[in-house]
Amino acid sequence: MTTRPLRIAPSILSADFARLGEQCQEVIDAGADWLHVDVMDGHYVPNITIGLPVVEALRKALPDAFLDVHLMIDNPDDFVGPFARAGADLVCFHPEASRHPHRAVHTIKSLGKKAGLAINPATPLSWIDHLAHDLDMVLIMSVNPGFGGQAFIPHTLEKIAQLKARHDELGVDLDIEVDGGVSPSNAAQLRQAGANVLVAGSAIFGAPNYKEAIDAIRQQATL
Ligand SMILES: O=C(CO)[C@H](O)[C@H](O)COP(=O)(O)O
Ligand SMILES: [Fe+2]
Repeated sequence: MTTRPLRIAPSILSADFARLGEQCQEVIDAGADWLHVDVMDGHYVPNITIGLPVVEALRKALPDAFLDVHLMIDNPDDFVGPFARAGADLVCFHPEASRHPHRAVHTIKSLGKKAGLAINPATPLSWIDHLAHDLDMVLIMSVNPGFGGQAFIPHTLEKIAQLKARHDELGVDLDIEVDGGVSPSNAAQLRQAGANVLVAGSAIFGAPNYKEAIDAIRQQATL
């Protein structure tokens, strides 16, 4: 259980890329709190999506939107700075893909942006311990990264609860984001376990009415 504010973050990976700006505006108008931007390089994950020019374009088109940039790339150390400068509000990377996670986190913070670490289903939570005091957010992947529309992996629910307990032990109060297979059917359990930022791609962009989809997740996750 968390007292941090609930944020619904549509993953634009499931948007129509041919009209990305409009789609972002549509989910913001429908009540989205953040926009979740999935950057994939074809190396760290077996898929290629979008990069710096798209983040720059979204920043220009949507000056008030909160851009939550999820880097699924090898060698994030070389790219956290460029993505922060391109207009990300939060830059999140996978620590096992980084040579120097501490340095990368501090690069993000030195540019005035929020920093997050992303933890895959098989990655131990201990990766977080020595950086917890420097972070703003931890992302728990509830699918293996690489694609939208995958099934939620049930054991990740317990991992969220373990992460929340660890944060309490360490005396930190961070956003906990969950990403992958999130829908109205698991939103209540996720919030109960300790997540407060819910990413949803297919459950929002695949729905006929974005406002109804966002409202349904919000309603389930409101404790
Ligand atoms: O990081 C991701 C995949 O690696 C996406 O953010 C995630 O899959 C969202 O899509 P969906 O809600 O459809 O599962
Ligand atoms: Fe993501």
